[in-house]
Amino acid sequence: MRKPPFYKSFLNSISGVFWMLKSERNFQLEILGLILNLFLIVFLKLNATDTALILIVSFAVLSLEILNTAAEKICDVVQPEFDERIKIIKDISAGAVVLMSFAAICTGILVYWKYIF
Ligand SMILES: Nc1ncnc2c1ncn2[C@@H]1O[C@H](COP(=O)(O)OP(=O)(O)OP(=O)(O)O)[C@@H](O)[C@H]1O
Repeated sequence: MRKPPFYKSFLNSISGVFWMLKSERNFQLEILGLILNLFLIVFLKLNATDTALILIVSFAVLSLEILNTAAEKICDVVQPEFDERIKIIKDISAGAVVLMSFAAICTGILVYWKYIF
């Protein structure tokens, strides 16, 4: 198959993000979290380093959510019936999102703490 031009690959990836926004509730909630963080970054006048930290952890959660959904979709194609191996794959994939979300919450507390108190 011929490789699509760069702009086409880019448009495909953007349409993937829009699909997540339209279809996945967890992703919608995480986007709300990002919007709240953007508001706090401006309102509390975070410095460049703290802003970068908050943006990195927020986008890391969103990116892992996308990879988790991709793993779930592959599993559903490969094995639509109940399968103990699929359960493990889906559970560990979801575990990655939970771990990064925990790291993001800890980072948020550590960063915002000094601006609020
Ligand atoms: N084919 C299957 N075989 C075994 N267990 C499954 C299967 N499909 C789903 N599960 C179990 O149900 C859970 C939820 O899977 P589902 O595909 O519904 O994802 P989801 O509700 O979109 O989850 P998430 O909130 O992580 O995105 C999995 O973590 C797994 O434990």
